[in-house]
Amino acid sequence: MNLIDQKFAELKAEQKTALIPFISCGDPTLEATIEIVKALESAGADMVELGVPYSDPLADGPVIQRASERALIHAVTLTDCIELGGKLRAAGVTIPLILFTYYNPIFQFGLDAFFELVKQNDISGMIVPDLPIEEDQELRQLAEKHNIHLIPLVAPTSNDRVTRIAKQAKGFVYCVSSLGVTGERSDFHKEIDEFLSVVRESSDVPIAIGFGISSREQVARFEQKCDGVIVGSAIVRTIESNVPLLLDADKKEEGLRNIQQFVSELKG
Ligand SMILES: O=P(O)(O)OC[C@@H](O)[C@@H](O)c1c[nH]c2ccccc12
Repeated sequence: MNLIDQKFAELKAEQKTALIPFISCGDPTLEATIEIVKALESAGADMVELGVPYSDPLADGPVIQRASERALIHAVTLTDCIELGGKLRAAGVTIPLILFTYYNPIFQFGLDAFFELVKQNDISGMIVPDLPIEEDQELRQLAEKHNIHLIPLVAPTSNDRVTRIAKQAKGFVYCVSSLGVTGERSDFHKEIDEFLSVVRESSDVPIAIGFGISSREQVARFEQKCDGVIVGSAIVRTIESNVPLLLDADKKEEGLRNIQQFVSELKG
């Protein structure tokens, strides 16, 4: 069984909702990312999205873009990010790992070699935000063959494609709460609740919501309606403000505690 399915089944039995942080790998260093994921897990994160830093992102807002820039100073590669999976396991992290990457790095890497490495490093799912359903056949088939969940995104503007996307989804359906780029917001798409109901009806897998969620109140609002809540920019911004501490051997623990505390608050 895939770890993502197992985690959602456990949470369902306890009537709980997954908290799913997104972070950028290598922000501020790959070593720090290992410590950060351990802190996220201790704070109650149920799975984690490992973002591959990319110089030409599509929907990343300014906070995630700056995180990518910090990582790319050290020339973090797709291979580094995938191998982080194995390193996280060696460090005792047990939550499901989801790789978040644009398609071009995968394509450059070569699909077969990519899945080999993903499999070796115990990654359970992937999100490829710029690959539309019309073009994801090859990746989807390989993912299925390797039992790695290809998690699709749907937006309130996906309209008649929602049903098709949701039906094919593996792991969970990532529902985008609002249009535009990632980043904290005070309100969401005006028909978000109707949209979530439509996705829920069309899908056999859990549904999670992300984009713009940054506070305990917002997490709680969506816990009622969704099986998972994704928080990226708000956590990445907390990492950003702790970069000086994280890079100082004597203050690193304090930085990690600050991140852990913020995520504990989100979790409630
Ligand atoms: O940062 P936010 O607003 O909390 O949204 C989640 C998000 O960061 C993450 O899932 C993500 C990062 N880059 C993306 C590009 C497209 C879709 C989603 C994403």
